[in-house]
Amino acid sequence: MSFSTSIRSLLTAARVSGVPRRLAHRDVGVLGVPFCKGQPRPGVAQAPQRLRDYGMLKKLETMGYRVHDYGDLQFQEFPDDYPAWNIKYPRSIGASCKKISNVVEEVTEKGQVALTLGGDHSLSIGTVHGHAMAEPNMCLIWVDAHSDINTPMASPSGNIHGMVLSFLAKELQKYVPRVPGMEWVKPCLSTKDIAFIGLRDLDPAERCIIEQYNITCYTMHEVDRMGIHRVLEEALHSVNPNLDRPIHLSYDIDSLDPAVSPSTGTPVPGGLSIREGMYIAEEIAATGQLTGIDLVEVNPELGSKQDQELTLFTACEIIGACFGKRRKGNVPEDYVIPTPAESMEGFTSS
Ligand SMILES: NC(=[NH2+])NCCC[C@H](N)C(=O)O
Ligand SMILES: [Mn+2]
Ligand SMILES: [Mn+2]
Repeated sequence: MSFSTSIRSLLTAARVSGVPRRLAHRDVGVLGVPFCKGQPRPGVAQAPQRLRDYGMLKKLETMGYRVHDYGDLQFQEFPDDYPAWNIKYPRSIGASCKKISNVVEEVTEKGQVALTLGGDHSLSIGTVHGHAMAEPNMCLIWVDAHSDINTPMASPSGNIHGMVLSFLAKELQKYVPRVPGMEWVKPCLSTKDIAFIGLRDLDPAERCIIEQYNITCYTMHEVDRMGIHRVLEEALHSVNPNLDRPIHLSYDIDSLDPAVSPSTGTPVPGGLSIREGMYIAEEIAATGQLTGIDLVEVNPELGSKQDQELTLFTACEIIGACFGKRRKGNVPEDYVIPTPAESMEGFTSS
């Protein structure tokens, strides 16, 4: 049996057994992170509230989840947060991510699926860390136009949202200096636990790290060559061959093509279609192992009103799919096809 057949039958088994194991709890813990210091463009901090106003959490409730909204994270101010090497705002981001890590760890331990709404991608230092503290066997699927694995010394921008994985990956610590604010971070992942999907804008150090450490990576080139179906099968097989590991899905909205998610700080042409983006979410949801989700880099202040609406719409569709909404339709557990007799009850015919 080829691995592709075996993954297929595992996925089918997960589906047939009905509600995914974790999602069976039907409890979602939501954390808003109105955070923008990991990159230069203001506006991304408005996303958590805008996503709520757009109805994202209502949508999950309608789908049958109990949504526990922990509100927006409050940050400590660091007035003298000058750069360390070229790293911008290390103390602010470090302290915030420490808080985020603690919240996500707690939420995960309660058996809730942790849904973190960013904010820029630097917050994933906290979410992935917290998730790994609660679930040490976790693996990570990073859907993004960027690999966000620059080391502080190699980063061309100094923006922490492009360095997230260098702080978390054990094998990369020899390239990472002591950064003020980040002392608490325990590198909690192996490069073997990471799978990238959707990449198309990599800096030299990032490409070099991916090759040297043989990180599972499906760029848009592979999506074009293999199709999204095989990309998902292989990506899941490489980090989670028996589908028995908890999955953290870090979803950067800029993975999608700017045609469907224009309002984001670092858009890159040639991205995932909304269909590919939904397919990724549907397949990962179907494993029943999705226990932590980040939705990051929505910037509802960029572009026209129409661009902003479209980006919020796309984000809500992706999150719906992450929580089991399927394009082929869903049937509630106790659903019965209504018969005329029952539907007419209470009505009198004229
Ligand atoms: N999460 C993101 N949108 N990251 C963009 C990173 C861009 C670039 N690679 C950098 O290091 O600055
Ligand atoms: Mn990113
Ligand atoms: Mn990105």
